Amino acid sequence: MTFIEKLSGAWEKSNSLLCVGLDPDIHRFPACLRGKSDAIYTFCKSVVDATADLVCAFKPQIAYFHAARAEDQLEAICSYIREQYPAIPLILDAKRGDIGATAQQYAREAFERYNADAVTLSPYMGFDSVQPYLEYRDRGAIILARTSNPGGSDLQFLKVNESGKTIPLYQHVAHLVAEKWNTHGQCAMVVGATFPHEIAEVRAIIGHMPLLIPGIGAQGGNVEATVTAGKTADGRGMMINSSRAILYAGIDENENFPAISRRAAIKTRDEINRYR
Ligand SMILES: O=c1ccn([C@@H]2O[C@H](COP(=O)(O)O)[C@@H](O)[C@H]2O)c(=O)[nH]1
Repeated sequence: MTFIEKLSGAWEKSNSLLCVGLDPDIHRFPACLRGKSDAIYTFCKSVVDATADLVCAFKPQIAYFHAARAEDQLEAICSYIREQYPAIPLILDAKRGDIGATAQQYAREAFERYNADAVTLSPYMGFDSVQPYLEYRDRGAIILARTSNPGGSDLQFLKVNESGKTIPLYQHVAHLVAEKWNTHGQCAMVVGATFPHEIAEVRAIIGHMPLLIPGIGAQGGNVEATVTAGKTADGRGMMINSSRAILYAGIDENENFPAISRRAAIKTRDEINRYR
């Protein structure tokens, strides 16, 4: 089964467009986990188990694991998700981008070591930096178009010339991916919820290709505007990510934190569904 097939199945089964992001910051963990050698794994597993029926994807952010020297715990949570929730796409948020030979190693890391269904990629180094990921035909390549951070405008809004028309760079990336790079139908794109107008622009360029949309919750993106701008005709087409607003919703509640995260996930899923 391909990444896109798995994602379509997850949309159908869960009736949800919510992607829960796993950004485990040990400094924000509840007291009951502090000092435990497998705290990162235990924290993520608790949230995964508490929200698995509410999501269309999980998205571990590699930086939080690597910064804590916890690659083993990232491997463990990826294996756990693959084994316990095989129908839920696992997206490794790594934002890789490097020359082809190095990209081959990063692709092995994402798809063989962590066994992710899809990985996030920067388009900045061009097609040969993305191609090694596309060799894994059943896996997904999720390419940054218009990121959720304000500084994304520094480059992504630069004007470029395309077929005699002047358009922002992020739209050029969307054209490249939709018209040239997505030859085997395995690509998706990232657009931030903090920029709903740009979500609509990208949607108009890429047709039915899925969007990964971070930026609701802690970054303050508007859910109604996001869903309205990004949905496809069938009311799907998006993995709308929320990390900190769900992970740390119940942080003062100690052992009870998974239940509070679940409540936050239900609220977010329902708010998203209201506008589909
Ligand atoms: O444009 C982007 C691309 C990726 N991210 C990642 O998504 C989550 C957002 O976390 P929140 O706590 O919900 O703000 C995080 O892992 C980022 O690295 C993004 O925010 N924007």
